[in-house]
Amino acid sequence: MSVRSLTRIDLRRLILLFTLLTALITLVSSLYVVYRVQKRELIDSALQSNRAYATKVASSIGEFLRNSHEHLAYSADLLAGQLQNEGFLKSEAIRLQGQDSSFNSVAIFDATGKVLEASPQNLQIKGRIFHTEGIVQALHGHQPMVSSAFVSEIGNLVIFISQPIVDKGGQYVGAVGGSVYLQKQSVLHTLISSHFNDVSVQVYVVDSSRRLLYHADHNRIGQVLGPDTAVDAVLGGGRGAMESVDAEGTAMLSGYAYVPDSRWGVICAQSRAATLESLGALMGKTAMAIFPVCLIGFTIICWVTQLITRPLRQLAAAASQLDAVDSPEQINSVRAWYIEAAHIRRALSMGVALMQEKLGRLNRQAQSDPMTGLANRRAMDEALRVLQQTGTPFCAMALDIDHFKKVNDTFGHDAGDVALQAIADVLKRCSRDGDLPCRTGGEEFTLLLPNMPKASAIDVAERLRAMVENTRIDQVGSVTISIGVASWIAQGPPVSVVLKQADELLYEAKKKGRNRVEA
Ligand SMILES: Nc1nc2c(ncn2[C@@H]2O[C@H](COP(=O)(O)OP(=O)(O)OP(=O)(O)O)[C@@H](O)[C@H]2O)c(=O)[nH]1
Repeated sequence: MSVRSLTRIDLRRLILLFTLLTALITLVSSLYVVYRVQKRELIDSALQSNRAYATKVASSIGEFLRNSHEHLAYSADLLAGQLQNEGFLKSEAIRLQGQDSSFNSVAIFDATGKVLEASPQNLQIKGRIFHTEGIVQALHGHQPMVSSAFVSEIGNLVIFISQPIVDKGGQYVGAVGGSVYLQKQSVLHTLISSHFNDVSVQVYVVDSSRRLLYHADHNRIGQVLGPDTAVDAVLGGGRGAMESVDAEGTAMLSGYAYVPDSRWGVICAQSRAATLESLGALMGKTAMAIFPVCLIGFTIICWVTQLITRPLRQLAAAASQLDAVDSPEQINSVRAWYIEAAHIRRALSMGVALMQEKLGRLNRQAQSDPMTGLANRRAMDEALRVLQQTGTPFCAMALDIDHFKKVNDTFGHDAGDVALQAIADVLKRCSRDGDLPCRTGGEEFTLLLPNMPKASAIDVAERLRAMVENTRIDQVGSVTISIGVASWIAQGPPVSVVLKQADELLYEAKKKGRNRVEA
């Protein structure tokens, strides 16, 4: 941008531009900060609530498993001496399954793995020996166990919770256990889904081999999960929350908790993008709420800018025409309500006064004779022009010092100057207000007498002549003057003719012996 184009920008626009720019930057950065804070808040609160939910579910599962083992242990104690008692086995199996509906089915095995009794009866597995992984794990472990997920003999994906039956001599004689269905309605589903109802949150449970034991999408139960950073974290033990990436590569906000009794992991996760979806709408609402405030702010900025720049604009306008006659009034009428503007106004006002005073002086100097202080020829011509224009009648006197050359030659040029000044003083003293005494040449003077009849002018001329004659002049003594008097009226010839007449009459006076008046 060139300096020329910059100087065309006025202060009001400049202040407005920079203030608005600053306000805009502040507004945008504030909105950005609000956005960042809200985003962090949303993420943190999602992580925290997912962590709390995962912890709750994990603790419920742990409690369920402990209760189940307690019930099975109690049953195993009862069954230890009764494995041959078919009636007892049957009633115990029914009791166990019906007791608190923890298990979808219950089975009692002997030491060889043969099913001695099962509930419900319609399973029809009594007398069979199972080779499924989960049952084999349970029977061979000889200790309280929670199996991995496996597909049961009758095709259900299940886990098997078992307790060994040990006789009084400490001999392993069998096992009692209950299965929990993973894909069908079971106590596990009830436990997990009873705490929470947020559809945007996925809850899933994995075992130590990353197999899904629970998922809202039942078709996925039993799948072994691929890389999922939340699963990695939960199977490491403990609990926490993190921004994770699931098996599909989706960024998630996950809370997780480990179930030590079964070495399972519970994960509650929600999509990061979906969580932050509400942020856009929130920011829109914030912007809409700020808009009226911005509008008010903008109006205030415009008003204040106008208020601040008005005195400066008015002073600048006055400064651009300092030669105007009303310039001082214009400057003084500016309401400079703050200190800088007041200083500028005062400086400008003083500047104008000084300039006008200087101009006046120059003007006066240009129109006056420096030695005598009388008007010079230029001033006289101007006065004659005005008299002619206004049609004012006047008399003109042409005066000349007699034998002035001799004065100079006898007393010196300086003494001659003193004589000239003395004549000028007499002329001033004899003039009324409105008369114009002029020095029109070396030792020549003219006196203009507006609105004076010729007779009166002749009287004045006589008085003047006599006063000069009687005036004592330092070094010189006295001098005499000769005078020619002519008059002008509006209907007469041009003023130049009158001056010429006065000169001719002066010449006449000189010729007739000097020290006299001719009219
Ligand atoms: N001291 C002084 N002398 C001036 C000035 N201007 C003109 N003179 C002198 O005025 C004298 C005019 O002389 P002249 O024109 O011969 O006339 P005069 O001697 O007055 O004779 P008359 O006019 O015929 O009576 C000259 O000697 C000029 O040098 C001035 O400013 N100061």
